[in-house]
Amino acid sequence: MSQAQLHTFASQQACNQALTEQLASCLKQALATQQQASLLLPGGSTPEGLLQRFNQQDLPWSQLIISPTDERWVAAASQHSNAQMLAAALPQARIIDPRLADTAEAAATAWAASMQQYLPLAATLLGMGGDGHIASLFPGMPNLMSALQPNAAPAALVGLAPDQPKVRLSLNLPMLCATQWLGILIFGESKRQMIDRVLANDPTTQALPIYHLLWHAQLPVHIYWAP
Ligand SMILES: O=C1O[C@H](COP(=O)(O)O)[C@@H](O)[C@H](O)[C@H]1O
Repeated sequence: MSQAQLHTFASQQACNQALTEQLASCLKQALATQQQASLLLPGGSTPEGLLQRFNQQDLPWSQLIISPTDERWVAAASQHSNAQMLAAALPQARIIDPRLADTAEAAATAWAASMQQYLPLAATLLGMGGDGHIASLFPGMPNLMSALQPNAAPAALVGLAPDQPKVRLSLNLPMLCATQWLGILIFGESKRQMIDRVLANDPTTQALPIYHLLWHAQLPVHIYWAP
């Protein structure tokens, strides 16, 4: 049985506002008992409005550690970098850049080691591509099944996207799920249709990374959706 919970909104603005409040609440709750709180945020275009609102929150920014869920293997200042995008949108926050080494493999290892100190995360927010990928876990990529094993150790890996930039870094499903709150932000009708098919256990969706997230995560996935 999927534990996913669908939260639907009439507008992207209303969705972003509710999600901003939810993320801020998770962080404040974590900081009630610890010095630092950690958060994973998605890259891509969907979170743009959310990040603008989130940046306006009255939060103890110096105590927050924010990492992207995944990164593109591109030059440090590239406009395609998720870490760069988060750093530009959230200038008060400490953003982890996953590109911590000279090769993608070494960077994945170093990123995973760095993330271990922040577990459990206060919150994980994912995005989803139109092909059903989450983070940089793409349908059909060679190491996908090991990255989706729910009982594996939390880790990071080198992913392979169908489009440029092809080489990616991604956290695996157990690392994404090593969190006290798990959500995904999705806009638009075609992505909603895919979510509905996944939740209906449509056999044609069972190889998709989003299927594994919604059916195999060991905590509820909060789906925030607006047209
Ligand atoms: O490549 C990526 O795509 C997904 C979805 O992006 P969007 O532009 O459709 O919102 C994103 O969640 C992921 O972090 C990113 O690297």
